[in-house]
Amino acid sequence: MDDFDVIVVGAGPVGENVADRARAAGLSVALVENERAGGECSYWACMPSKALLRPPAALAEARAVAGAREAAGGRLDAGAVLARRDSFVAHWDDAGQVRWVESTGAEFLRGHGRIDGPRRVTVEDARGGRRTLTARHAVAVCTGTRAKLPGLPGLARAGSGGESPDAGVRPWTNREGTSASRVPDALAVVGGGPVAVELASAWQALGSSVTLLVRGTGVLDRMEPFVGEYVTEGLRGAGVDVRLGTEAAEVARTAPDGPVSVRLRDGGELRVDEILFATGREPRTDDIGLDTVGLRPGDWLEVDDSCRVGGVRGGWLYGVGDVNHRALLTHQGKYQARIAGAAIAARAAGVPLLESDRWGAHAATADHDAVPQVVFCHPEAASVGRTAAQAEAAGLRVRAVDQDLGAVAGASLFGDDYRGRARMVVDEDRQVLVGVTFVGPGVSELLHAATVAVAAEVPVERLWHAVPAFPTMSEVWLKLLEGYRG
Ligand SMILES: Cc1cc2nc3c(=O)[nH]c(=O)nc-3n(C[C@H](O)[C@H](O)[C@H](O)COP(=O)(O)OP(=O)(O)OC[C@H]3O[C@@H](n4cnc5c(N)ncnc54)[C@H](O)[C@@H]3O)c2cc1C
Ligand SMILES: NC(=O)c1ccc[n+]([C@@H]2O[C@H](COP(=O)([O-])OP(=O)(O)OC[C@H]3O[C@@H](n4cnc5c(N)ncnc54)[C@H](O)[C@@H]3O)[C@@H](O)[C@H]2O)c1
Repeated sequence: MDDFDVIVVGAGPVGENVADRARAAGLSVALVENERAGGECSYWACMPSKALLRPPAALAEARAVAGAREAAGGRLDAGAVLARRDSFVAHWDDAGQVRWVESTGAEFLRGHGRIDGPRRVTVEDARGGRRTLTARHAVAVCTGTRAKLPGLPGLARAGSGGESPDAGVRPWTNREGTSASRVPDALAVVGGGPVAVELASAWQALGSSVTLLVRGTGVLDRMEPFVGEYVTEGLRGAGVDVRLGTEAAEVARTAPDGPVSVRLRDGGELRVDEILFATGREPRTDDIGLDTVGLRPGDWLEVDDSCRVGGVRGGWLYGVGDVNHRALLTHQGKYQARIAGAAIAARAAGVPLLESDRWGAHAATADHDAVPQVVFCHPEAASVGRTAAQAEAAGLRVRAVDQDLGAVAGASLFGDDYRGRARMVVDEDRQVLVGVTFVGPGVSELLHAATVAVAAEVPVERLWHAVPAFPTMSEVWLKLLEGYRG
């Protein structure tokens, strides 16, 4: 059968969830994947990076507690960490995920999906076999992103990259940075975003001497400014050579097994075994047939709040997850998948969409107002919603309240000499929180309470009645609220 209600191209976490939601609504679904079901997230991004980062965090947490510290003096066992990582990526075998997809009743097709005019998708398998599918209701593009390499002299595929890096320098991207099985003695990491910070932390902990080249004035600059300061201090404390305001100007590897030399813009030079570029992402839309429906190949897909792509006659095309550039995070893409799946099902059934309801089933409103993110370095950085500066730039009248996390009993029990900070940003006109940020060891699990407060627009007066348990780190909420009330 080559006619389906819905065709999903790309079986990363987002495509899998669009397929699942459409199946749950009783629609027939084809899910097309040209590499591995589970996508970048499962094999070369979230899961392997977190598997690499958890052992050093556990060790650092133990070493921060007198009594435990004495028992935790040894070195990280890199081989065991890499082996544990391998088990978290199922040894790069997607059989389990394919079984899960099939258990939903969706048909899983292995091959490269390309749109071929309205509501039609061709699937080309590795042997060149071709199948043409038609969609009665919707095609959802969930093809994600690949690493974007800068246009530097020495990098052959300047301006793009990802799966097949340059033959000479053989730059690492997130793929090698999460899947390598050998620890390089010296590693340069270029970038100051979450990928750079997480992978610099991980490889330093595994035994590399890491140099982090950040062209801006700080790392993680989309979060509150104090986050970058704490994280830089943590990276330096772990031994990473963090160089701010520094850019690579040229890279070269003269002998196949020799080192990479990196010429810096300020005239300096580095010699490393490998260089990892964590310089952002580009959408995988260059070869998916966008031109056959009047869109430009290589562009991010512009979508409305139901994730429907604009400018396509008949409104049958959706762009969900990283590919729409709304929030490049797995959990947010899966949220969009739940929204898009519900919208596709409603439109297929001729049920009016709850478009006027910002917080209804068919609008991914949280993408604008309440995106949570945790960067799993040491200390951890966690935020939801807007920073104070972003809120002000959006025209809100806000007040930011800060709290030293080390002054909270739960934090001082968590680790001796605990260092961390929290900020909540209150919209003074509506008396609700529009942003919350934490930085410090172990703060990741504090974040969801903040996400509930921001997404649910809980009034500050009512938060006063949400009493945190003593002596947990969550008592930071009480301190923040006391700070706000004065
Ligand atoms: C190192 C790293 C760490 C990260 N850590 C986190 C984290 O801790 N938490 C978090 O929330 N986010 C994290 N992210 C971001 C997260 O990986 C992405 O947001 C997420 O993978 C997006 O999911 P997706 O399904 O949209 O795309 P992807 O995961 O990229 O999946 C897209 C799928 O589509 C397939 N595909 C592409 N083109 C075609 C085609 N033409 N035909 C068929 N199939 C195709 C691909 O093979 C792939 O399987 C991290 C990213 C990186 C790089
Ligand atoms: N834990 C997490 O939630 C997590 C972890 C990793 C990635 N992600 C997501 O994946 C996405 C990609 O992350 P990323 O860190 O690759 O991208 P990013 O866009 O967040 O950061 C890119 C960094 O590279 C720098 N850069 C860009 N071009 C450069 C150049 N030519 N030379 C030097 N520096 C350059 C930028 O200034 C920036 O610091 C992000 O949206 C991120 O949120 C999330």
